[in-house]
Amino acid sequence: MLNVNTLTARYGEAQVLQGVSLGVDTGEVATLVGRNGAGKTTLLRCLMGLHRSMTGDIEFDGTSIATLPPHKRCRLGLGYVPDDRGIYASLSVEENLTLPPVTGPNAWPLEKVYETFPVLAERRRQAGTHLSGGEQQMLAIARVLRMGARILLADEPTEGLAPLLVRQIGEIIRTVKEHGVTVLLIEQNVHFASTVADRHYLIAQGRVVESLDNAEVERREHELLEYLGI
Ligand SMILES: Nc1ncnc2c1ncn2[C@@H]1O[C@H](COP(=O)(O)OP(=O)(O)OP(=O)(O)O)[C@@H](O)[C@H]1O
Repeated sequence: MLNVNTLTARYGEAQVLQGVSLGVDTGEVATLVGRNGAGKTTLLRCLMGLHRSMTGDIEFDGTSIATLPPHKRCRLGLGYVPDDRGIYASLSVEENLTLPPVTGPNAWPLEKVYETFPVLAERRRQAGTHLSGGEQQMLAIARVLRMGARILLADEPTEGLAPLLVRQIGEIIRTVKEHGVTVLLIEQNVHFASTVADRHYLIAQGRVVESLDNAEVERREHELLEYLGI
């Protein structure tokens, strides 16, 4: 579904992605694992068209999207949840869900969003910022599904969350996958990653240094934690 070929990216003189190549198949959950500063956020921003200083190719469903602006990538079915979640503080849950435009035929009707995430239905009139961190993440993910995302690009959805809420995020990701949505997420918690994803790309200094399956992540958990400095 998504293929990235020798992608490089820079901020001014500093080249932070050094030729990243990776693939994510339809219906799969993949993670980007790596130390702070390895280039994971920049990679997701390049995929979404939000960081334009890049070279290399990005194919989505076999078509190159590398030169398309973000709104056209949205229309094709890419959905991005940034690390700050992007919840509008003064708007209700429902307004947060319905404000962005529906961009494609895969858009979830509001009823499907509420059926899949009943907490959002219960809280539909509350301000988005009155939700817990886990619920805000749920709202941010639900919003891109409502817009029509077929692949969810999520920047560390568990960051800063207590263990109970991390488990909730795991349930949300499994639910998203059950609905046939493909997921690429940044995740530092390798144990958690191995419980929600099918494969993992280890990123270091702007490169994919290894591609790992769950069995390998479990077997090498201590080594990976040490490597990540966690
Ligand atoms: N706006 C920017 N201007 C200049 N350099 C930047 C900018 N944003 C990120 N960088 C640098 O690019 C490199 C990659 O950053 P990036 O945020 O993509 O890494 P990351 O793996 O997502 O790490 P983190 O988890 O800390 O966000 C880092 O060295 C960072 O300092």
